[in-house]
Amino acid sequence: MRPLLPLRLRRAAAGGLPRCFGMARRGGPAWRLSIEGNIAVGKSTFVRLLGKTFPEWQMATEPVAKWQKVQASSSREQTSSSQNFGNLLQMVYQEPSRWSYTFQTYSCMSRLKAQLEPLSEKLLKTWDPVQIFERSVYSDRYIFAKNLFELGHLTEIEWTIYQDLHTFLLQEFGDRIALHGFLYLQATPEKCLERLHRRGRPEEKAIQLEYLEQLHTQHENWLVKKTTEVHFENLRNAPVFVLDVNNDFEDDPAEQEELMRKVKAFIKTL
Ligand SMILES: Nc1ncnc2c1ncn2[C@@H]1O[C@H](COP(=O)(O)OP(=O)(O)OP(=O)(O)O)[C@@H](O)[C@H]1O
Ligand SMILES: Nc1nc(=O)c2ncn([C@H]3C[C@H](O)[C@@H](CO)O3)c2[nH]1
Repeated sequence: MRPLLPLRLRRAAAGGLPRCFGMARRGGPAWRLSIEGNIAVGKSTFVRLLGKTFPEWQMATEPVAKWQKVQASSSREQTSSSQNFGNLLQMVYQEPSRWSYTFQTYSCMSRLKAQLEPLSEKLLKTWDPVQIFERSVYSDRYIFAKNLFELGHLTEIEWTIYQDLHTFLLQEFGDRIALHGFLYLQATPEKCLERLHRRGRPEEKAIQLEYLEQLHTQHENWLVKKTTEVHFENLRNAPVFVLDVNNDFEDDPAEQEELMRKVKAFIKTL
């Protein structure tokens, strides 16, 4: 693991003034935050709310549609009708032991690409730019892949190769994919199951409460209790802000305002 400068100094070295100097600035390195949380806890809904409240921020949503319709990369020569290789999300839920390694490799790659996206023109003109990611290369490993290994859906050799690849890629990309903090949307597994049923995504029909309980425990161990062994120094020190989203905020402007106020206050502490 390469030694990393503390985040504030890295931002300063990259050309932006760290917040501790108390000055807002245009362009420069953005604050980069990931929204984490259980399946159907409300991350996409929350990201939409952030987008409405802070239209100048840049949002990277989880590329679920890409997982539902895997296609060859567009950088290769394209025919007019891109070939669809199948619904990997459905495949991993139907046959987890067969498809977990494939899924985690693909999801990790898509998250890596998202975290490498350059700042948009709009963000470059913004004072104190903020980039929001829906999940991250870290939840890929420390929530999903870890859980699938513990369930026996990833074999020892698959888990070893996945971790080796993950560590290698993250070290190679270094600061380009670094995050400054995490917003953990927390709700009970029962609440998530209720929302999952209400949303009715066909691939998720067979998900049981037990799976959401396992993922809840993985989130708590990584982000709250900090008992999950992580392999990146900057991740160990990254601030985590926990937001209780058990309440229905979708139709409650006062609750929405309070949540947005808390996010802003958290960013001020970074
Ligand atoms: N605070 C909330 N109160 C009530 N319903 C909510 C709340 N947040 C989200 N929902 C509803 O719950 C369902 C799941 O929300 P959403 O799709 O945002 O979850 P998600 O965390 O992004 O899911 P995934 O983990 O699959 O990406 C949606 O039907 C949404 O309308
Ligand atoms: N196996 C597995 N690994 C992941 O890294 C991962 N990330 C998300 N998901 C599932 C949860 C929702 O059903 C759906 C949308 O979040 O995709 C994952 N499944």
